[in-house]
Amino acid sequence: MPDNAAPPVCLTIGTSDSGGGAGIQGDIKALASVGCFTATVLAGLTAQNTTGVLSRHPVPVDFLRAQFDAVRADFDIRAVKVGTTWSAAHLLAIAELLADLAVPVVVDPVMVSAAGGALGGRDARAALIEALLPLADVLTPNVAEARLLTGDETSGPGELAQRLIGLGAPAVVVTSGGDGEDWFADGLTALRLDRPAHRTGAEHGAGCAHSALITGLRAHGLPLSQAVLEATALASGAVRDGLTSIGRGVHPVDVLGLPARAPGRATAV
Ligand SMILES: Nc1ncnc2c1ncn2[C@@H]1O[C@H](COP(=O)(O)OP(=O)(O)OP(=O)(O)O)[C@@H](O)[C@H]1O
Ligand SMILES: Cc1ncc(CO)c(N)n1
Repeated sequence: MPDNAAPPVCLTIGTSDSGGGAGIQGDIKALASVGCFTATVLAGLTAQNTTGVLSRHPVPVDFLRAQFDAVRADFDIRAVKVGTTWSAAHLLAIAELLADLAVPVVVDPVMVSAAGGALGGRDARAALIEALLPLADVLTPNVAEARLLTGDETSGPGELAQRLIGLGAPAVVVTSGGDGEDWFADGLTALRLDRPAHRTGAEHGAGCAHSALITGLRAHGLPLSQAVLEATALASGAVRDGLTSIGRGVHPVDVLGLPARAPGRATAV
């Protein structure tokens, strides 16, 4: 009999942020905040803090495969997030590995300038569009990433979302951070998602949290539109509650309500 209380297992494929706020580390926290257990496949590492990425190191594709095989052999994976993935070779391997895993795949195409991401070169862009998009449940670029993928330098998030549907994504959320204008499109509808724009300076990891939250909510069986609306509200709340005393740059988001968990403040059960 299925154990309905068991947390669903999600897999995140991406890159380590030594600063702990974004990347794989951010994903683990965001997924935990919606009651998911997280397995991880690292495509690379960054030496990073809240002021930026200082150095990067890719994981060999063979070792990415070894991590995936280990996790796949042991867990009942319910949803997958693909984040920062480095190169066309990494992307093609990931697409091959995910091809027969019939679960929602959330693709967050992180830019090279942020962390050594998927969109660095023409080959990587082509691999993402040709190999990974057909497997995706939803694509979650920010405006800059959407512009890079489409080659459209001028359009706003609504039009970019439609263009990405034209490139083969079944559904898209184009986010625009502090501008507060996110757009959802799925080929049938296109709608602007209403959310506040907070000015806390604590946005590090917001995009990673957003796509990980969609992944976690999909693992719980929520329909995509509902998962997107809830993830948008939760990610925005994580910026509002961000940890402004941590780091000297763009402070990290907080999805877990950490201050309330300090000894003496936690509610006993
Ligand atoms: N200033 C903000 N106020 C409220 N919500 C925000 C803000 N910035 C980000 N968010 C939340 O985070 C989500 C992702 O936003 P954003 O466009 O910043 O992602 P991103 O640029 O991909 O982030 P990252 O650089 O961390 O990858 C938004 O949908 C929103 O819910
Ligand atoms: C590893 C990593 N992935 C994604 C982002 C985007 O926030 C980041 N800063 N670092």
